[in-house]
Amino acid sequence: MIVLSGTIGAGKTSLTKMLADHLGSKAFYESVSDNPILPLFYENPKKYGFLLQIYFLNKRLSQIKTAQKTGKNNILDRSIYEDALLFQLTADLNRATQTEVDIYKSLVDNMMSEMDGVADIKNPDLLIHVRVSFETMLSRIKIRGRSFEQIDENPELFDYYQELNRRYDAWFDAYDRSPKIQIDGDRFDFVEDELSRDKVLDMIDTKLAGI
Ligand SMILES: Nc1ncnc2c1ncn2[C@@H]1O[C@H](COP(=O)(O)OP(=O)(O)OP(=O)(O)O)[C@@H](O)[C@H]1O
Repeated sequence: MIVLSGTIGAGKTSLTKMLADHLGSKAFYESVSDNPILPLFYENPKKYGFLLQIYFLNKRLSQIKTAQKTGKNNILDRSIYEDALLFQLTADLNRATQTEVDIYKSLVDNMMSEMDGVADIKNPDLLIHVRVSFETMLSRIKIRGRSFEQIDENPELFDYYQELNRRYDAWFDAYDRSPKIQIDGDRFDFVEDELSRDKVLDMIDTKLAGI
């Protein structure tokens, strides 16, 4: 199993599709349009932050199980381990309590840990992190136009987005659950530019061959 990581609008969903086509494996997407909690969370993070994390945790765990059961190189468009980064930031901005975050983190650890003697099946074989600058992040969010993500409609989001993007570097450096690779999403525009796409797929192929 391969999982993508990266900030909002980094291009995880697009790369997931490209890679699944390239490897002939199945793609598993985070549902955004049919997520009933996400718009509520953006409107009132204090009230819906914890519920949103439980919603994602449940969805992602189901996807991990199906992905692992149905093929080798199946791909998830977001790693389960990033959710704690987003939730911690929500708490640091006083939109959730540290107690909620601590309980959530201990629940994830408990759910993801395997029992003694059982092979480690929930962790990916490879994590691919798409790193983009804050400017790229903002322009992608704007172009994509999901109303609840727009800064014009909710100016508080500027600080949330800026800090989220900043924290990703340390998150990626500390990530140690599997082999990992970082793609420079500013340099390689794999959605618009075919050469960049081939280069990125090549980098991933090489990394996979070495695992
Ligand atoms: N754990 C979380 N806590 C809060 N919001 C989250 C969490 N996970 C995802 N989201 C929100 O869900 C939406 C979709 O997230 P995600 O970044 O995975 O996809 P995306 O924005 O389509 O990115 P990409 O362009 O890289 O595919 C975003 O609004 C994001 O903020």
